[in-house]
Amino acid sequence: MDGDRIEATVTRQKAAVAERRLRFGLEERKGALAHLRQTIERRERDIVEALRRDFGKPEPEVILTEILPVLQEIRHTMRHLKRWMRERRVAPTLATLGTSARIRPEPRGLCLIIAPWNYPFNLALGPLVSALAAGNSAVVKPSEMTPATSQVIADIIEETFPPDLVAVVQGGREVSQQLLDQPFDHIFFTGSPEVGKIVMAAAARHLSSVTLELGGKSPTIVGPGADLDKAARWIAFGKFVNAGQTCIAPDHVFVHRSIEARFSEALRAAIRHAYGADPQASRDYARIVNAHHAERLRGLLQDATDKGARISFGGEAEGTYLAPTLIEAITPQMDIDREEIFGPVLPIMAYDGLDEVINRINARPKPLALYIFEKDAAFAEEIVARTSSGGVGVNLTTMHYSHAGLPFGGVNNSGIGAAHGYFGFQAFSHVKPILKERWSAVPMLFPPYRPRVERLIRIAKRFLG
Ligand SMILES: NC(=O)c1ccc[n+]([C@@H]2O[C@H](COP(=O)([O-])OP(=O)(O)OC[C@H]3O[C@@H](n4cnc5c(N)ncnc54)[C@H](O)[C@@H]3O)[C@@H](O)[C@H]2O)c1
Repeated sequence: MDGDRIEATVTRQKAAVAERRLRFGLEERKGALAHLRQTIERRERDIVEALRRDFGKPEPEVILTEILPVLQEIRHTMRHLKRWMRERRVAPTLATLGTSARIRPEPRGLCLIIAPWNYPFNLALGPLVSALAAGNSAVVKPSEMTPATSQVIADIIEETFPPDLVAVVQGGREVSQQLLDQPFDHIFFTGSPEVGKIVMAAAARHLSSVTLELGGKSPTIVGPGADLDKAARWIAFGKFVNAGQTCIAPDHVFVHRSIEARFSEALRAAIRHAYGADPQASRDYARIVNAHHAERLRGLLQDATDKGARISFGGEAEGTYLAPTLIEAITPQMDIDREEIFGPVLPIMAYDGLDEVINRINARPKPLALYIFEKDAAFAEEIVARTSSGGVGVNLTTMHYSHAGLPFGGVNNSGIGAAHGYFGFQAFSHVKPILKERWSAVPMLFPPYRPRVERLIRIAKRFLG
C-alpha cells in the first residue's frame, strides 16, 4: 500500500472517531465482537490452511494457540464489557466536599495494531478485540512474514467491518514506518524489543500512547524438589510448541545439579513422547517460519558448538526443519547466551545455589516470563520476590497467557503495558475523571487574599495538609 492510501485510510477513520463516540455504545461494541466471532468461525478452515502454508503449523496447534485465544478473548469481553464500561463513582475527599466525582473510561480514538509473525492470527486479532471493546477504531498491520495468514486476516476484517472502523494494511517495515508517521492516538505493538524502541520513538513524535508487547530470554528454574516428569512435560510443551517460536517459551533452563541427569532424561522422554523418535515425520511439529530464521538458528548452534557447547539431543536440520534440540556447556561468550533464541533449541545449565541463578537473571534485561518448577512453595516465593519479570509460571509454562483475568505483558525490555481481558480494555481506554461542583466551599479561598481568606487558607492547610 502506498503512502497516499495509508493517509486516506487513517483520515477516513479519524473523521469517524468523533461521531462514533456517541453511537458506539455497549450494544454496538458487543455486536461488532459477535460479528467478528461469526466470521472467524465461518473462516476456520481458511485460517488453518493459511497457517499450514505459512509455517506448517499443525491444525490442533492452530486451534489451540491461534483461534481459541481470540474466541476466548471475545467471549470473556462480551461477558464483562458492561461492567468494564460502567462509570465509577468516587466519594469526595475532605478537600472536595460538596462535589461529585466519577471516572469514565473513554475510547482513546484511532489505534494502530502492529503484529508479529509467530502467532500471526492471535496477536493481530486479540488486541483488536480489546480495541473494539473500548470503542476505538483500528488499523491492523499484520506481519509480512506470514502472507497467507495476513491475507485471511484482511479478508475477515473486510467482510466484518466498515473500513472507517477497522482496516487492514499489509506490508513490511516501510509500510509499518509510513503508518507510524500518522498521528495515532494509541499504538499497540507486539514484536521484538529492537523494533519496540523504533515504535516508541515514532510514537513520541505525536505523543501517541503505547502498549509494547515485546520478547526476551525467559529463564526457567528447576529446583531440587521439582516433580521432574511434570516439569519435563511442561517445559517440552512450552519450548517446542510452534517449534520454539513463542515469546513466552522457556528460553533456557537452570537445573539444580543434584537432579541434572534425571531431569535431562525426563526431558528427552517428554520430547519423544510428544513428537516420536523422528520429529521431522511428526504432524504435530511445526517448522521455522522461513529460511532466514532457520539459518539464524543454525548459526546460533554453530557458534555455540564452535565455542565448546555440546548438543546432547536433536540438532538435526533440513530446510526449515530443526529438531527439538538440547544443548549443554553454554558460556557467556556464546551468542545463544545473549540473543533471544526463538526456536526449538534449549540450553540446559546446572546450578548449585539459588543466589547464582538469581544474580544471573537480575544482571540481564527483565524477561517476559519466568518459570519455576519446585514442590517447596518457599523456593518459588523467594525467586518471585527477588526477581522482576513480565509474568511468572509456577510448575507450568505458557499457561498464564490463557488466564483471561490476568494482565499479560512485559516489564521494561520485555514490554510496557498489558493486554488481555480488562487489562486490554484499559490499554485502549483513557480513564477520564469528571468532577462536578454542588456546594463546594472552595470559592471562599479565592483571591483577593484578604486577612480572613488567608486565615482560612492556613486553617485548610492545618486540617487538610
Ligand atoms: N510479548 C508478546 O506478546 C509477544 C508475542 C509474540 C512475539 N513477541 C516477540 O516478537 C518477536 C518476534 O516477532 P517478529 O520477528 O515479527 O518481530 P519484529 O519486531 O521483527 O516485527 C514485528 C512487526 O513490526 C514490523 N516491523 C519490523 N521492523 C520494523 C521497523 N524497523 N519499523 C517499524 N515496524 C517494523 C513488522 O513488519 C511486524 O509487523 C520476538 O522478540 C518475540 O519475543 C512478543
